[in-house]
This record gives sequence, structure tokens and C-alpha cells, in this order.
Amino acid sequence: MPLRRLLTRLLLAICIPLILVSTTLLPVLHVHMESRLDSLRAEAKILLNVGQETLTRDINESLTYALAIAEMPELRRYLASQDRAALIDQHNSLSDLSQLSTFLNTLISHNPRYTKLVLIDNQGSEVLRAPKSNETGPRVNGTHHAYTDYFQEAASLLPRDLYISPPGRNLQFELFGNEVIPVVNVSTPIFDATGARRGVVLLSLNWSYLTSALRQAMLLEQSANTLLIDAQGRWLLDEGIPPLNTTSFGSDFATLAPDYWQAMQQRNAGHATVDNHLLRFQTEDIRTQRYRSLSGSIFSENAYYPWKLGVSLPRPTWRSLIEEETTVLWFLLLTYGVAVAFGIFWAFSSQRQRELRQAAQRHAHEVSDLYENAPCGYHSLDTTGRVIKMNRTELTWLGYSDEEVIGHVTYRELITPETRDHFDKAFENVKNNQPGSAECSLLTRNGEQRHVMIKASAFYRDGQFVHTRATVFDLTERKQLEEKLRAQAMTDPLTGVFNRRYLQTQATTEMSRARRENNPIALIAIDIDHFKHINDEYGHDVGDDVLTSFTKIVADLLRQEDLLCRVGGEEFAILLPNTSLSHAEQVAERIRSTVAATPINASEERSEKMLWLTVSLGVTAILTNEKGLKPALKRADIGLYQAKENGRNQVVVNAG
Ligand SMILES: Nc1nc2c(ncn2[C@@H]2O[C@H](COP(=O)(O)OP(=O)(O)OP(=O)(O)O)[C@@H](O)[C@H]2O)c(=O)[nH]1
Repeated sequence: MPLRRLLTRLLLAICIPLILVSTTLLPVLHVHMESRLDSLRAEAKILLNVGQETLTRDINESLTYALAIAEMPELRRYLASQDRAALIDQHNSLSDLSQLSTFLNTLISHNPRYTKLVLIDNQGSEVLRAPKSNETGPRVNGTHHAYTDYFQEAASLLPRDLYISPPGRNLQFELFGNEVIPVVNVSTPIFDATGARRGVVLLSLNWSYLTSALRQAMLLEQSANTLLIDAQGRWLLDEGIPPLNTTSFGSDFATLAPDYWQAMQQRNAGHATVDNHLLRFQTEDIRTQRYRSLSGSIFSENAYYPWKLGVSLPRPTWRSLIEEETTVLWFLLLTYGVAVAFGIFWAFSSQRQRELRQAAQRHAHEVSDLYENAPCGYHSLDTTGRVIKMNRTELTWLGYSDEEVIGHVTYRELITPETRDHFDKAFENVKNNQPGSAECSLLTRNGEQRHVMIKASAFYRDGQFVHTRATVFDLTERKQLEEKLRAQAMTDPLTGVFNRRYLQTQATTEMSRARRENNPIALIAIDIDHFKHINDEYGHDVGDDVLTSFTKIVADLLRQEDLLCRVGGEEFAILLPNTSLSHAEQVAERIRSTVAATPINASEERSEKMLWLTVSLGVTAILTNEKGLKPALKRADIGLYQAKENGRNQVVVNAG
């Protein structure tokens, strides 16, 4: 059982500190984590703003560039001259075309934003292409552009308006150098100086150039990933993001990464946690006023807009947080270690304390039991003598409960008035710091007395009397024993009447009283006749019974104050205070006649026998001037002897 308790305490000692430390530290770490997340969100926001700025700037620059080309006077002039050239000067026209082509070739070759430039007349026929070498690719199907979206849309636009083919639509790629790159077609109408519509210029925007600039701008943070998706969920960057690294321009990102798509699709801007990454995104529409540069309106196909530009950053985990700050880890381990060590120390020390406490309690219980049930009484009194403490033994002697006594009665009240003085004296001594003892009689609840010896001392604290400490010994039994012994010393054990010694002691008292009061006092000597014969006939035991029965017969004939004593084997004497000789003779005669007339039952084993006794008596008066009983006894014996001599069963008075 103690082992199980110790194990339980050890378990608690480990668990409670762990819980306490965790509940203290975890909120701190949580706040730390939250602040890390806040800074991550802020970082994502900054990256997103940088991306947006980069995207806006690059598109604006690209569009401005496209407009600048469309508004080149050489281009306008050449297209205007096309109509006239047919009529006026074919040679000049061809010369202009050559110059323009060279110029545009140079322009496009040195500008990585665009992969090609195509000049188209109002009928959709290609007039010029730069660079000339770049004539391959999925969208190059000859020189007739009349049915293309970029021509049809741009052919009806106003000056400075632009049409942008949605990126990813029909997945346009072109061979650029040795690479196949995605392109986006940008077209704008061309007007001459008179405002007449002269054709359309098509520029293929190098989408890789644009998006790599975007990615570079947004990859300020090494672990950041850039996302650009159109309204249909198509991936608009030329590179994927981990783990979708194989994703390429035009891939169905909505299907490949449904979690990202779902998070971004529902709102225009915001942030979400996807795949342990913090995703922040916002909506971009290149057709809006915000993207305008020198252009008028920008047109495209509604179904592909707006785009979603986003950035994703890996969320910090508890592990990464701790790994980053190893001091926190060490602090945590140290704190847990100290807390658990303290807990274990507490478990063992509390177990030890518990054992000590139990031992102390056992000891206190034993002491209390000793105090309460000691064979003697214990009590404590305050300065006024009021009981402030009393053990069960003394309460039992008195017959009271502790509620009745303690704090309510003074000890003096429990002592008989006759012995109170003894107590008062002893109590004063004790109050004066001296040992005190008193032999008193206690009054019990039922009116009995209990003779006790009280031994007390004072308890002082800081020189001040606090209370007494008394031990009470019950002397009642001793007294009773003493009484019994005294009685035994004075009585005859067989018959229970007084013995010769008591007769002599008492005779001295009675003689002096008789002398004092001048009263007569008499003595009768009695001897059973032929008692030897009874012993011989019926045995010694029957003889004893006869002696006992005889004393009862005689005692019944006497007064209270008369003293019947056995002075020998079958010899008795009666001291009769305040009795004259003649009256004593009458008493003797009454005894003689009653004994002679009273049969005594002498029981034997199988039969019952009635015995008849006679007694001889000698009577004398005790003279007041006699020193002791001896002369009177002698006179009575002489009378008795004469009675025997005269034939027994008679009274002889010997006046002396
Ligand atoms: N049973 C019994 N007998 C006792 C006791 N004390 C004395 N006796 C006997 O009493 C008898 C006394 O005998 P005696 O002195 O000869 O006198 P008696 O037989 O009474 O004759 P008389 O006195 O001459 O009439 C003796 O036999 C004693 O043994 C006693 O305590 N118990």
C-alpha cells in the first residue's frame, strides 16, 4: 500500500510539474508562434505587393512599348503609302519596306520583351514580320491573319486601344532562340496622320521574360513560391512550384492543386493555410484602369480574367521554431527537468514527512491514551482553580462528562466541605510554585465519596503561572483495605464478634467515659457447658457452627452499645456500658434462658440434628477506679467458675 501510494505520488510529481510548466510555457510559445505567423503574413503581403508592382510595371512597360511601335511614324507612313504605292511608286514602296523591316528587326532583336512583330493591313494580310527568321510556331499559318482573334479584335479598336490574347488560350508557344517559350499576343490598330485606319500591329509578348521577372522579384524569400492563375484555373507561369514542379504554362492548376484553387477561388484577396503553407493572394486584372499606361482601353476575353497572383510561404512548425532557437529548447528541457526533479524530491520528502507525521500521531495517541486512561486521575486548574483539563479516569471517578466539568466548575466544588481546607492549602502552595499535596475526599455525582491523594505542581511560562498539573491517586480501596484489616484485627474470624484485644481497647474507652459520666458499667463472662462433648460427638466443624449460631442468639439479645466478644475457645464476654450490676444480671439470665430454650441445628452430611445448649455466666460490675479490665474479667471468671461448680446453666453474680 505505501509503495502504491509512493508510485502514485511519483506519477503526480512528474505529471503535475509537466502540466504546470506546459501550461505556463505553451502560451508563451504560442504567442511566439503567433508573432512568427504575423511576421510571415506581413512578409507574404510585402512579397505580394512587390509581385504586383513588378507585374504591373512589366505589363505597363510592355504595352507602352507596343503602343510606341504602333505609333511609329515610319510604320504609319509605310502603311499609308501602301495604297498609294500601288498607284504611284512601287519601287519607293519596296525601298521603304526594306528599311522598315531592317529597323524593326533591329528593334525586336534587341528587346527581349517581344519575340516578334507582325504588321497586318486592313484586309488581314501580313505586310511585314520582324524578325524575319522567326516564322515558325503553332500560330504561324501563313500570312493571312484575317480570322485571328488579335486581328479581328484590334481591327475594330480605337487608337491606343489594345487587345491582349489571354495567356494560355490555345497554348501559344514560339521558338525563341533555342527555346520554346510561351507567348501572349498583343495587338493594336494603326491609324495614319489623317486618322484613317491602316492596319493592325501584332506583338508576341515573351511571357517567360515577364514571369521570370515576376518570380525573381517575389523570390526575395528563398522558400517563397509565386503563383499566377487565370480565372479558369490555368497556370500562368512558365515554371511550377513545389511539389508541382512539372507544372508548366497553361497547365490546369485547379485540378493539379485543388486545395490551392479552392482557397483562392472563393475570395478576391486574402490568406489561407494550405498544405502547411501560408498562402496569400490577390486579384489582378490587367484590363483595369490600374494597368493603363499610355494606352486607352485594354480588351481581352472575359472568361480568362481576373487572374490570381499569390505567394506561398512554408508555415513555421513547433519543431522548426525550436530548431531555430535552440536556447528555447534547452530552456524547455531545463525547466521540465528542474520541475520534474523538484516533483520527485517533493514526492519522497512528502512520503517521509507523512511517515514522520503518522509516527508522531501514533505517539501522540499513545500519550493521550496514557493520559486519559491512566490508573490515576490527571487534571489542570487555572489561577482561579477552575478545571481546564481532566482525564477520563478522574471524570469516570466523579461520574461527570468533560463538557460538564471542563471550563465550568472549580475543583474545590468537587471536594467534600470537610476536606476542602487541605485542598485550599495545597493549591496556594502550588500557585506559589511549590509542590502541593492534599488528601481529600471527592464528591461523586451520585453522592458517594472517593478518598484521594492529590499531588500537584505549577506550570510556568515566561515566569508566569499558567496552570497546575495534578496527579490524583484514589485511596478509597486502600482505605477500605485498611478498614478491613483493622476490622479483621478486632474481630473473631469464626463468629464475627469482637475479639479479646478489641474488648480491652474498647473497655478502656468505655471505662473512662463511664468515669466521666458517672455511669455504671458491667461485664458478663459466658462459657458453653460441655462443649467438648459436642466436638467429640459431632466433629469440630459442627462445633464451629454451634459457636456461630450461639453468638447470633446472644447478639440478638443485646443493645447496640453492648459489646459481645469471644475471649477464648467457647468463652465469651459482654461489656455492658451504662448498665448496673443488677441489670447486667437480668441480661445474663435472659441469655441463659434463651440459649437453653433455643435448639441449634447441627447439620451433618446425611442427617439433621437439633442440639440443645446451656451456658454458665459470671456477672460483675466494672469499678470506675480500676485501671484496666483485668480485675473485672477475673471477677466475672470467678462467678463463671462458681456457676460451673454449682451445676452449670446458671448465672452467678460476683460483685467483688
Ligand atoms: N469446635 C470448636 N471447638 C473449640 C473451639 N475452641 C475450643 N473448643 C473446644 O471446646 C472444648 C472446651 O472443653 P473444656 O474446656 O473441657 O470444657 P467443656 O467441655 O465445655 O466443659 P465445661 O466447661 O466444664 O462445661 C475443647 O474440647 C476445645 O477443643 C473452637 O473454636 N471450635
